[in-house]
Amino acid sequence: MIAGVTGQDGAYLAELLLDKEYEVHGIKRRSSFFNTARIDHLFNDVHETGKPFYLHHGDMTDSSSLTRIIQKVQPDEIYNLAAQSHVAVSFEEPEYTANLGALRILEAIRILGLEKKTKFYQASTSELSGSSTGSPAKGNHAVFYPRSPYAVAKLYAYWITVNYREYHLTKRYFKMKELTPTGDWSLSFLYADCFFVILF
Ligand SMILES: Nc1nc2c(ncn2[C@@H]2O[C@H](COP(=O)(O)OP(=O)(O)O[C@H]3O[C@H](CO)[C@@H](O)[C@H](O)[C@@H]3O)[C@@H](O)[C@H]2O)c(=O)[nH]1
Repeated sequence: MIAGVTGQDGAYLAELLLDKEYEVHGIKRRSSFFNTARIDHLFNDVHETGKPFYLHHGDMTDSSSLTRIIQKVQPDEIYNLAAQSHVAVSFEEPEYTANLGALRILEAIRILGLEKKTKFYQASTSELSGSSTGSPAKGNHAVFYPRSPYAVAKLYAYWITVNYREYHLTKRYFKMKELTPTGDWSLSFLYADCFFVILF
């Protein structure tokens, strides 16, 4: 299952997982205009090749919709890439950007008793470092210094995932690692491979 499947990295990930013969379920927000340009070709594939790609209407601000979809799909893996990911916009819409989507998914997994079945991947960002000179990729939490509402939101998602892993769920079944991109977006199609490898 992919939250944020209509975004850049979510679409790449859907493609990768379908190539690996996964059944892929994406969560997308209801919109009165078309917002599936990045994944339309996957739907075409479904009709041509029968690849199992399904979309569900759900919003990261709506716990009940997330819980309902997760209960129905019973996913083996959930990748949370949903975010208001634009740093400048996050200063204009800080509350919307703060979205507690990661927490809502983690709560759904816990409430539905899926801790031992469902692996969870939380997409992170190099923005966690902010004005720090260090890098969280080296495993040093002390270098986190978010400098935008977007980075603060992602830092909350990071820590709530760490906390759920350590206090609610068993380490054996619940994995979390952060992927810190280099900032070279031309390589973004490779990120999906990293997400996949991280869960295994
Ligand atoms: N269903 C749902 N989707 C949402 C919501 N809020 C945002 N989204 C979706 O989340 C997706 C985010 O996609 P992008 O803005 O294109 O981000 P990205 O480039 O794919 O980056 C994502 O992954 C990076 C790591 O690889 C992250 O660094 C980045 O923050 C983001 O999570 C968009 O399709 C957006 O519509 C919500 O409440 N509900």
